[in-house]
Amino acid sequence: MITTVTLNASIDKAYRMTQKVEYGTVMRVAETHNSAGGKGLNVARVVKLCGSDTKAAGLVGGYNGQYLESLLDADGISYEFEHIEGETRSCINILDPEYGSTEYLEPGCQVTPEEEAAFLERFPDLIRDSDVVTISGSAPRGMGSDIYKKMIRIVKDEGKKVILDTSGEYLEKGIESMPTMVKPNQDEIELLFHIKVRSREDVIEYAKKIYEKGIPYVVISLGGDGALLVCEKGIYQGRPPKIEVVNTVGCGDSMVGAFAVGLERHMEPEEALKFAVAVASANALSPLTGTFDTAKRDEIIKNVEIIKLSDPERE
Ligand SMILES: Nc1ncnc2c1ncn2[C@@H]1O[C@H](COP(=O)(O)OP(=O)(O)OP(=O)(O)O)[C@@H](O)[C@H]1O
Ligand SMILES: O=P(O)(O)OC[C@@]1(O)O[C@H](CO)[C@@H](O)[C@@H]1O
Repeated sequence: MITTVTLNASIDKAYRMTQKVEYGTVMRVAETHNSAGGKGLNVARVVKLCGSDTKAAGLVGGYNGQYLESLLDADGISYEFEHIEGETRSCINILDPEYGSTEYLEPGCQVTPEEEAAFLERFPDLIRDSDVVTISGSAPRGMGSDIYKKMIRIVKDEGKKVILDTSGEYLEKGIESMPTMVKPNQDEIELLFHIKVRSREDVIEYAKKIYEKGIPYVVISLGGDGALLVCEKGIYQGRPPKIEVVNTVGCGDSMVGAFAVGLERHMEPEEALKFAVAVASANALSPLTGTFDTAKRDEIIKNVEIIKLSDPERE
């Protein structure tokens, strides 16, 4: 069982435009799609598509919160949310032929210290029957920047594996509790180390710095170039074949979902990397967020290249 945690859940609205977006004009949307969003809910859909049991946890509130639960019912995903006073946010992804995807992310409502404390108190029960827990995305306003650090400590005290996918201070503090895996992208590495990444060597160097802090699996997603994995067995790159991308929103979440399944099934690191790259690339072929066609994943996986870049013990 994989529990996915989303503190800053959202009603994700995907707008498909048939014409290029022109600022300062009226734009009519050709098609809309609403989904239960916030990174962890995309992870939950991907885990389910991979054939593993999943439960979504986190915070929801207001009419949007109720709507989000009904969307999860329609997706057949079970959930146990802490209900809060504030209204669950919306995030908009505009897909147009010129620019591809442009996202507008609301910050999320205000959470009170009492609501945060109630969630943390309930958290050990929420994860009791899980093998792997994923913690994804931003946190809504009012929550302490050490919230993920505290949650990771709880998951580890329960003897479970935990993947953290977040950015900024939440990532910096979360790393201090040494999650099983982190999955920053290049931008998140730059934010974490206050540097500008100039080459693939830089990415490897900073990934190793995170690994050396005691994180067993450090995955850096590289968009169309796939992902790097630093672990005890070495440093690997997983490279997808060239594909006709439709929508890359949720690719990182798809990668997290697939790695959670890999950890649950005790896959070897190279096998998990190959699987995760294929799932994430299949998500890029779908106009929807956090979903993919399993037949396309099975086609892509045949052409995912796994390259061993080095063996950390020898460096
Ligand atoms: N253009 C692409 N072609 C093929 N695969 C892609 C492409 N973009 C993303 N992917 C797949 O998705 C994975 C994650 O992508 P990316 O690095 O964009 O994640 P991210 O930045 O964390 O995403 P998110 O926008 O969800 O935060 C890649 O490792 C790759 O497998
Ligand atoms: O504000 P966060 O939590 O960092 O990101 C939210 C979000 O952009 O992430 C997902 C794509 O990864 C979308 O479902 C959602 O709208």
